[in-house]
Amino acid sequence: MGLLSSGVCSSLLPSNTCKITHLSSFNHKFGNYSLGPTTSGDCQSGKFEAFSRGVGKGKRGSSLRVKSAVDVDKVVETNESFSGEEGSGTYYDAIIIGSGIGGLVAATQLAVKGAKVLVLEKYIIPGGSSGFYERDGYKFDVGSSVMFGFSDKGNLNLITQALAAVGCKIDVIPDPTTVHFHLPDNLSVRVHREYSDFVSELVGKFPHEKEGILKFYGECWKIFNSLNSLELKSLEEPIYLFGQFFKKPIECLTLAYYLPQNAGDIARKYIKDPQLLCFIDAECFIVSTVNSLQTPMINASMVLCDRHFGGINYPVGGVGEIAKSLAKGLVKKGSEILYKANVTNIMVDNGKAVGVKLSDGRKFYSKTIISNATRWDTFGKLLERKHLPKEEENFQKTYVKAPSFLSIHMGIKAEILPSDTDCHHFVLEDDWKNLEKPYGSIFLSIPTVLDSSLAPEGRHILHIFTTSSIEDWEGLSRKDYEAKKELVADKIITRLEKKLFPGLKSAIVFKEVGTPKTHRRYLARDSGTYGPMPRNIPKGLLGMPFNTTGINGLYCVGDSCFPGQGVIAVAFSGVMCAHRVGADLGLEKKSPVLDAALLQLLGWLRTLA
Ligand SMILES: NC(=O)c1ccc[n+]([C@@H]2O[C@H](COP(=O)([O-])OP(=O)(O)OC[C@H]3O[C@@H](n4cnc5c(N)ncnc54)[C@H](O)[C@@H]3O)[C@@H](O)[C@H]2O)c1
Ligand SMILES: CC(C)=CCC/C(C)=C/C=C/C(C)=C/C=C/C(C)=C/C=C/C=C(C)/C=C/C=C(C)/C=C/C=C(\C)CCC=C(C)C
Repeated sequence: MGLLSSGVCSSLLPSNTCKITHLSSFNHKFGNYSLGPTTSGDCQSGKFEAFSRGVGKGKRGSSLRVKSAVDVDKVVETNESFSGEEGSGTYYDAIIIGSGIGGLVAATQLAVKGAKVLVLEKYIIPGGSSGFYERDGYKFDVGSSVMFGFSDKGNLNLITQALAAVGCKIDVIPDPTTVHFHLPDNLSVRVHREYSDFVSELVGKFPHEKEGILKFYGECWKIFNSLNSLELKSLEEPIYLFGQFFKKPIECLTLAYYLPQNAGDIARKYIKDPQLLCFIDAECFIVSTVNSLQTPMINASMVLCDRHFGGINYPVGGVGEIAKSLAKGLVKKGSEILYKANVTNIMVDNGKAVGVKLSDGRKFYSKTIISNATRWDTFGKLLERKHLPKEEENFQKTYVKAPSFLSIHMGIKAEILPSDTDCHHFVLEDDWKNLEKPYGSIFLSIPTVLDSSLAPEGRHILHIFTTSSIEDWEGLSRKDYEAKKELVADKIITRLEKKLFPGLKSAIVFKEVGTPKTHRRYLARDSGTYGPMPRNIPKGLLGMPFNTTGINGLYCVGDSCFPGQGVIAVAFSGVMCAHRVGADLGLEKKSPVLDAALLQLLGWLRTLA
């Protein structure tokens, strides 16, 4: 049995420092294996927890389980001396509505710059879509378990960097296969961590398209390498932006060239085989919920390459550890986070956002307000209609709410899974036309393949999700709603049983079904939406708004900002937002004249989208 240092800002550990370690020496296939002692021991406690696994055989041997690093109850109590309410005399530099990864990255980055920040979160723990919940000994990720940006190299490992900024590191487990596609006509493709292995597998399926495959993915690499060479900050801050153009002109011009382009058009320049083009659609769909013709080329390049460059790395203890660490790091930097704090109004005075009001009547004031709620929630619910800026009207013309998801969280007997099962699967059985239809394709994550500590011994977690719209679930009586959940979930599980795991139903020991209404309720997202998606064919990323809004002092962060959906994407939006807000607060360099010119130029460019 090997040893792995555990604990994300663990309450078990005496030190306040947290850590990320790459568990490099592991055998990714099933069966028992050992993890060697980790080397990055900067969680200075020196306390280690034993960790080993026997996933395929459902064994854990004599290992101890990696402990959930911080208990939820402790997170709720963030700061004993909290006193930021109206009348307390506390006036913040920034109030952040929501503690999704976008909000937390913005908050921590600002706190590091010296700002006094208050995060207000409606729910009882941080993380939003990247949160977790525990039931019957299982620790479920609320959303996706595919983590980009968690490597130890390059400039795009934004999750690693965000944690490091507040002195945190988390142990991660490299995922050898980003996703295993199970597609019509029995097309099965594994996206291996090694780029050359992935390309060989794809070329093996489409030998006549070898050149097209190399050219398309090669163009993605050109963009990725440009992105990866830049220092990433706010594209709305001219001193930084012009500085980057000066330092890296070719890379910036490359990005400017691809900014208005979509992946599907570029794929079609090189690839003719209709089935391969459908595969590229599926590649894009899993990260953008739309086909390749609607997926911005920069976003596609980011995910299609980072999975090989930095790789997909799963945080030990589950995705929820990221938000918990960021929240702890924030408090360590002297800022505050308050849970069960439901913001109902953004207060605007003389055209400037000045504070927020909670559902229990409390009021908080601040120099700037940053909303991590979606733009539909921010401008549709938190502000009076009269405050809807023209820019937001335009945004709502260009983008619509993507559907939500039906999610099934299950605990199953481990022996039902073949020993070489991958962690992530995407299933579309018969007809490519169903790719984007509700319930058409199925996403499946089995995070216990990587971290067996998330489930009781001898069990696996299956997180199954498929697109579904809120309209499908409204107007039902409680009884009909429950019955429909069972029926729809049963159909999805039957499909997986047929396609992937015979006998699956008989192996289920725990099952909980969430609908778009669940997402709306717990994530406070209008219609439970997954994020914005283009109404028509977009001009790449050109129409996506950044962080400033038409209301002075109000900023947005998260997936309804550039560059869109995705944990790493919202982390970038958090970095950009903190930089822009930092400049406006006088914590970063700023040029008011250049600001006005750039913001006007960017606003005009968006009207072309
Ligand atoms: N929807 C999913 O199933 C899912 C799953 C995994 C990852 N993701 C990714 O996460 C991204 C979203 O991240 P994000 O940072 O933009 O946002 P988020 O939706 O994850 O977090 C927003 C947070 O704000 C809080 N909030 C909203 N309104 C509030 C209010 N009025 N008062 C107080 N708190 C409020 C919510 O409770 C939530 O914690 C998505 O784009 C997606 O790619 C989504
Ligand atoms: C301004 C102007 C005009 C110009 C300028 C030019 C320049 C310089 C530019 C620049 C740019 C930049 C920097 C950009 C950046 C970008 C980025 C970073 C991006 C990113 C992106 C990302 C993304 C999109 C991601 C996503 C992801 C996702 C969504 C994921 C998901 C997942 C899932 C769902 C899972 C699946 C599962 C299974 C299969 C199971």
